[in-house]
Formats: sequence, structure tokens, C-alpha cells
Amino acid sequence: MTEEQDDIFESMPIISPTVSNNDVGTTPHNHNLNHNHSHSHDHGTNIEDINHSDSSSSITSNSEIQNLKIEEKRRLLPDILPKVQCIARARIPTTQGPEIFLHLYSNDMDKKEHLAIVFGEDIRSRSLYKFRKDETQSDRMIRGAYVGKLYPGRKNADFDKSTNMKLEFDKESGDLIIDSKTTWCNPTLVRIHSECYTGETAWSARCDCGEQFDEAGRLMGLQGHGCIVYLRQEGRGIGLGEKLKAYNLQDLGADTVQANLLLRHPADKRSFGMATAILLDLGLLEIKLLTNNPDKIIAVEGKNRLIKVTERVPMVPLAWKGEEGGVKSTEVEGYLRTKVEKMGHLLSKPI
Ligand SMILES: Nc1nc2c(ncn2[C@@H]2O[C@H](COP(=O)(O)OP(=O)(O)OP(=O)(O)O)[C@@H](O)[C@H]2O)c(=O)[nH]1
Repeated sequence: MTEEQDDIFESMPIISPTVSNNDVGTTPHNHNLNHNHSHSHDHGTNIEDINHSDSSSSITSNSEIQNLKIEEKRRLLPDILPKVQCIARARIPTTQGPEIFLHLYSNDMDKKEHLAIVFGEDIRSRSLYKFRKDETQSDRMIRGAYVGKLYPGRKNADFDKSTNMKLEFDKESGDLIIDSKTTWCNPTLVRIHSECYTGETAWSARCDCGEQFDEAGRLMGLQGHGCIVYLRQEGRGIGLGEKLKAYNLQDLGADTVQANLLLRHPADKRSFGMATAILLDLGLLEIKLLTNNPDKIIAVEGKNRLIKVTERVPMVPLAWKGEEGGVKSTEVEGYLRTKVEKMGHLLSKPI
């Protein structure tokens, strides 16, 4: 810890569960809404700044961003979406029952492998099916650009004898022709999930990420239709190493927002343009979004609203509903409380 951080820590108030919203404006969060401006808390901050952000400074001060109206928040989104390409798709039988099609994407903005977990054979990636130079039918099957089911000895990617399913392509562009009558894609149930190694793999009870992931899959499995866009933005975009430091700060008394700010990160460093681009590629233009985060809705719709969220489907923690399998801990209660009190999440605990 630097001397400066030490001072910050010294001056950090004890975080009480009843911390008032008024102290923090409504919140330091979702800096991702504004990529084009510098962030007032990105470079050195102290707890006093966090609690009394100066509204006269720049448009990007935390409390101002939180108070922006929907149209203003939309205006701050980036103009350009990443260019994405589905590199490979494969059928995954799951331990839970339903089969999924895992789509792996590359993009022109980062080197990460973002994913789409697709429930339903009718949801098709435009970039996956597009013909590539000199490729054979076998090449197409190997990268997952086939219709129906694969079986030993199958020769043709575009026609499946076993199901009589056939793909049609535009002769000039080579693009897949999608008959909207044969699909029931829109509006499709969608979850946009940000990577959480601790919650999904290391059984962490600090957050409900693993539970939310499972619940989204369960609901989509029941419907036999849906899509989880899985973005590699661990720790709200700060990465796993920094998230672990944030956890230590939380054990030392900070809440999730303060911990990020003390580490000189925005409260939320994520962006959702990648999700918008992936949904467009999959033709999921109208979606029912599983989330409690109103800013995620604005962010995924994007500046030009190429995607429309027709409905928000709340994600109520299972423990709050008195259901089995929910995450229970003092840490997760604090995590959820901070989401509600400081990040504007639409979630209230039943009394
Ligand atoms: N920095 C930080 N990140 C965390 C912490 N706990 C969980 N995360 C990350 O938060 C992200 C999970 O956020 P989501 O559940 O996708 O989204 P959300 O914006 O909270 O909204 P919902 O859609 O309502 O769940 C993942 O990237 C986790 O790794 C924490 O204490 N600190």
C-alpha cells in the first residue's frame, strides 16, 4: 500500500449497513457508460471524495453519471461497436439436462474469448455461417457451421438428412438466409453475464454470480430457448487480481464500491458493446433481459438502440425468495445491499 493509500485507509469511515444514499449522491458507478471522458476517480482518490463528489467538476463525476437521465446516459455510449466473429460453435450436452450450443467469438477490440451460450438450434450466428474462402463442407462442420445434428459419416454441413433441415445462402453475398417464420427468436430471454471466477468456480459466497448464472441457465433450459452472453470482464472489469485486493479491502471495512475506488478503479469498469455486437450477430434484436441493473439495459441497447429490451426479468436472489440453493452469507448481504443503495439496482428484499 502506498503512503497515500494508507492515508485514505486511515480516513475511511466504518461502513455501516445503514449508510445513506444521500451521502453518496446516488452513486459512483457505471463509468463504462462514458468511454470518451476521463474519470474523476480513476487516478487517486480518497474516501472523502467518494462520499462528497464535487458536482461542479466534470460531467463524469460519479454522482452525476448516476443522476443522468436515460437519454443522456445513452448519448454517452460509444458510437462504434466492436466487430465480432463467431469462430466456432459446438453442441454441449449438459449435466443439467438441456443441450446448449457454445459459440466462441473473436473481436477487434480485445484478445479475449467472449462466449454466447445458446439454448435452441434455431438461433444462428451470421458470422459463423458466412462462407469462408476455399472451405469445404467438412471444414464447415468442424467449425460448427452446420444445420441439425452431426453424426458419424455426415458429409454435408448445409443439409441434415436425419432431420431434413437445410440452410439457404444468398448467392452473391454468401450470407445465410434466415427465414424469420421458422424461428421464434424474438423476443428472446437473454442474460448478459460478466465473468466471476470466484462465484462460478471457487464456490464464493461473497456474491450471487454463480447462482445467477445457474438460474439463467435453468430458466432458458425450461423454455428450450435463450442466450447467455458471457463476457470476459472479471471483477466488473478490473480483473481477478484486483478483485482479490478489493475483497481484502472489503474485509477491512469497505463496501464493494469503495473498495474499487480505493484501488483507483471506477466502481464499475465494464462495457456492454461486446454483448450488443454478439446479440446482433445472433439476430436477437428484441430481448427479455434477466437483470436488476437498469444501466445494463441502456448499455446493451446501445447508442442507436439496435437491440431493444422489451422486458426486464428480475433476478431475485433465491435466499430472498426462501428457495433452496441460494447463496447465504453476511458478505453476500453486503454485496447486494451496496448494489441497491449505491448502484441503483432494482431489487428489494421481501420483508
Ligand atoms: N470489483 C468487484 N467485482 C465483483 C465483486 N463481486 C462480484 N464482482 C463482479 O461483478 C460482476 C457480476 O456482475 P453481474 O451480476 O453480471 O451484473 P450486475 O451489473 O451486478 O447486474 P445483474 O444483471 O442484476 O446481476 C462479475 O464480473 C464479478 O466478477 C466485488 O466485490 N468487486
